[in-house]
Amino acid sequence: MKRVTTVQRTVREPRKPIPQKENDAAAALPEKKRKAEVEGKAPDVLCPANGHTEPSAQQPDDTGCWEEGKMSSEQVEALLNTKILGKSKFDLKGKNEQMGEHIKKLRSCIRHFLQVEATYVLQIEQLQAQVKEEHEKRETFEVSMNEKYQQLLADLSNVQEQCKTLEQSLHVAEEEKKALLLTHEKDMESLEASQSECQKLSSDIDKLKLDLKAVEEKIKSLQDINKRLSEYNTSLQDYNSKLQNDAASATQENAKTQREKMAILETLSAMRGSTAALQSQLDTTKIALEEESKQKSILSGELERARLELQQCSEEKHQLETQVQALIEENNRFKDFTGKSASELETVTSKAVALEESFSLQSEQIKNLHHQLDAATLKNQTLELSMEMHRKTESDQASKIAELQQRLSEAEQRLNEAEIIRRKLHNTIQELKGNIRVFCRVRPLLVEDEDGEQVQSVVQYPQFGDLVGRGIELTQAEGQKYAFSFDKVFGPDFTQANVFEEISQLVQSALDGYKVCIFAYGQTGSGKTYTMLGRPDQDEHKGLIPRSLEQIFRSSQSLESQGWKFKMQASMLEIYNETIRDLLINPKLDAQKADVGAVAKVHNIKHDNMGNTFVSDLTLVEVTSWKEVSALLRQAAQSRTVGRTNMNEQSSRSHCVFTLRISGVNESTEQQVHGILNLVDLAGSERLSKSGATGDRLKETQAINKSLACLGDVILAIANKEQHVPYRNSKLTYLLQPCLGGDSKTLMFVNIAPDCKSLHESLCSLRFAAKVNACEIGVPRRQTSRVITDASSAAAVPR
Ligand SMILES: Nc1ncnc2c1ncn2[C@@H]1O[C@H](COP(=O)(O)OP(=O)(O)OP(=O)(O)O)[C@@H](O)[C@H]1O
Repeated sequence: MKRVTTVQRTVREPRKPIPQKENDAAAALPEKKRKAEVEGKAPDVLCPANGHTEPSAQQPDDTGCWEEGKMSSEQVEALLNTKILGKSKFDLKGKNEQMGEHIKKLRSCIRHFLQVEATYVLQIEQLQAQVKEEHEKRETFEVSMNEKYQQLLADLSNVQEQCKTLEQSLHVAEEEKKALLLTHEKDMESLEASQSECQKLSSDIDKLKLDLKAVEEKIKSLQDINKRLSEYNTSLQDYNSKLQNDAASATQENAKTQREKMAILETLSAMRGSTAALQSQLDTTKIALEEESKQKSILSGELERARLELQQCSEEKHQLETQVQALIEENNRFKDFTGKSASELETVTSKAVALEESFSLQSEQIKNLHHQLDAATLKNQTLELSMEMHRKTESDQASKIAELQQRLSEAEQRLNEAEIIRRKLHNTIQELKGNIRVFCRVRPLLVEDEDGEQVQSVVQYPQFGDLVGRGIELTQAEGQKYAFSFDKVFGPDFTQANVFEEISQLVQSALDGYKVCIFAYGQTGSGKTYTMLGRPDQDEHKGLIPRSLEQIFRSSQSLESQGWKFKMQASMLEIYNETIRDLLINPKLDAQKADVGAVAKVHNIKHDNMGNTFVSDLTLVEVTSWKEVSALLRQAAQSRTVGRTNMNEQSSRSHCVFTLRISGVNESTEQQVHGILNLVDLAGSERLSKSGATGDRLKETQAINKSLACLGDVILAIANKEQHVPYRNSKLTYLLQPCLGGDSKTLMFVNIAPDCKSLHESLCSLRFAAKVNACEIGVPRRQTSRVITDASSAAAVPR
C-alpha cells in the first residue's frame, strides 16, 4: 500500500499549474453566463453592450418615450402588445391619439434598437478582436498543451510501467489478500466459533457465577464447619498428641516394666531355683531332724530308762546306804557287844564292799547316761536352731516371692493397661484415617527372573526425606520414572517377621471386636501367597496367616486371666470362575458325592444389617489352637489340589479367602465382642496378551480379570464417593463388600516383582494400589454388646 501511494505521487508530480491568466480568460465568459443563469436572468439583449447587464428601473419620461438606450424587453413586449382601444367603437379620435402616442413610442423603440444594434456591432468587433486574441492565446496554449501532452505521454509510459509493477505488486498483494481473506475467513469462523463459545462460556459463566454464589455460601458454611472442625481437629490433635505422649510414656513404661518384669522373672526363677534347693535342703534337714528326733526320742527313752535305772540305783544305793548304815550301826552294836562272830562280820563287810562296787558302777553308768543326755540335748538344740533358721529363711523367701509376685502382677497390670492404651491409640489413628491402608511389598529378584541373563531391579526407594520407608520408584529403560507412596513400603530385605510386626496391631483388633480384612494383590509370581501364607512349617518363612493366628490364640489365652472366653470358627473358600468352593468340606465325602453324581452345593453370599457376611452351606470349624488351624490349612491345600487337577492347573487361578470369626465373652464385665479376620490371597492379575491363554485358561483368566476389574470399579466408585457402588458385579466384591465400603479395618498388600519384564504389570498394580489408597471407607466400628443375663433370651443386645 505504501508503494502505491509513492507511485501516485510520482504520477502527479510532472503536472504543471495552468497559468493564472489563461485560466482567468477561459473562465471569464462561462463564469458570466453561469452567474446570470444562477441569478435566473437571461442576458438583456435590449440593453446596450456597455457592460451593464442589470435591467433598467427607469420609467418612460413625460413624453411617453424612454430614454435612449434604456429600454427593457418587457417594455418592448408591452409596447408591441399594446392595443388601441377608444372609449367606444366609434371613438376614432381617441384611437387616433392613442395611435400617435403608440407610434411615438415605437419610433423611440426603433431608435433604441438601432442604438443597441450599433452597440452590438461594436461589441462583435471587440469580441472578434478578443476571439482572435483568444485564438492566439489558444494556439500558444495548445503548443504548451502539446508539450505538456508529450510530457504527459512520457509520464504516462512511466506511469504505465509503474502501473505494471503496481499491477504485479497488486497481483501479489491480491494473492496475499486472498490468502489473508482465507485466513480472515478462517479467523472469522474461529471468531464465530469463539464467539459462540464465548456466548456459551458467558452463559456458563453466568451459571458458574450462580454456582459460585451457591458455592461461596456453601464455602462460608463449610468454612464455619471447617473452623469448627479445625477446632475439633486441634482438640483431637491435642488429644492425639496427649495420647501419643501417653503412648510414648506408656511404651517407655511398658519397656521399663518389661525390663523389670524380665529382671523380676529372672530373680524369681533364680529364687525359685534357690527355693527349690532350700526346699530340698529343708526336706533333707527335715528327714535328718526326724531321724534326730527319733534318735532323741530313743535317747529320751534311754534317758528315761537310765533315769529310772538311776532312780532305782539311787533307791538301791539309798537302801544299801541305809543297809550299810544299819550294818554299821549293827557293827557298832556288835563291837559294843564284842560277842559277835568274825565270819558274820566278814560276810557283812564283803556284802558292803560289793554293794559299794555296784554303787560306784551304777554311778559311773549314770554319769555316762548324763553325758549322753547332755550331748543329745545339745544336738537337739542345734537342730532346733537350724530348723528355726530354715523356717526363717523359708518365710523370708516366701515373703520375697509374694512381694515379687505382687510386683509381677502389678507389672502385668501396667502392661495390660499400656497394651489397652496402645490398642486404643491404634484404633483412634485408624478411625481418624478412615481409609483403606496400603502396604507395598517388593519381593527379591529370583533365579526364575533371570531367564539366562543377569537382570537388574527396576525398583528404587527414596533414601531421605518424608518418603523414606513409604516411597517407591519404578524406572523404565528409557529413564522415565514413576513414583508412588503408600502407608509402608517393604523392600526385598524385609523378613516375614518384619512385615508381621507392622500388622500385628491390626490383627489384634479382630480380638477387640473389629472386622479386619487383609488382602494381597499383584501379578502372578509377585509374592502374594508368600506374604499371606508363606511356608507355615518354617519359622523364618511363616506368612501372615500363621503368624496372625498364633498371635490371636496367644492373646486370647492371656485374656482369659481377665475373665475373657473366646470361641473361634474358621472357614476357607475359593472363588474360581465366579463359583464359590468350600475348601474345608471333607474331601472324601466330596469325592464320594462326585462319584454318585450329586450336584455340587451352590454357595450364596448374604449380608446382615450389622455388616456381617454369611456364605450359605459353608463349613465352619471351631478351632482352639494354631495346630488345629494348621491342619485345616493343610486340608484346604489338599482340597485346592483336588480342584487343581479337576479344574485349574495352578492354585493362583482362584481367589482364596480364609475367615476367622471370633466371639468373646467376659463373664466378669458381661461384655461380648464379635470380631472377624479375613485373610485373602487374590488370584494373580495379568494381561491376556501376556499370558497367551487359550481354552479353559482363557476362560479362567477372563474370570479373574473380570473380578479384578470389578474390584477396580468398586474402588473407583468409593474413591469418587459415587451413590451407587457396583459390589454385586462379582462374587469377590460382593463377598468383600463390608471390608471395602463398610466399617472394617482394611489393609491391602500390593506385591511387586522387581524385574524389568514385570515393569508394566508392576506399574498397573501400583496405579491400582494408589487408587485404593485414596479410598475413604467408613469409620471402623467395634462390634461389642452386653450379655443378657435373662435365661430366656440368648441373643445379645448391641450397645
Ligand atoms: N519376600 C520374598 N522373599 C523370598 N522369596 C519370595 C518372596 N516373595 C515371593 N517369594 C518367592 O517368589 C515365588 C513366587 O511367590 P508366590 O507364589 O507367593 O507368588 P504369588 O503372587 O502368590 O503367585 P500366584 O499369583 O501365581 O499365586 C515363590 O517361590 C516365593 O517363595
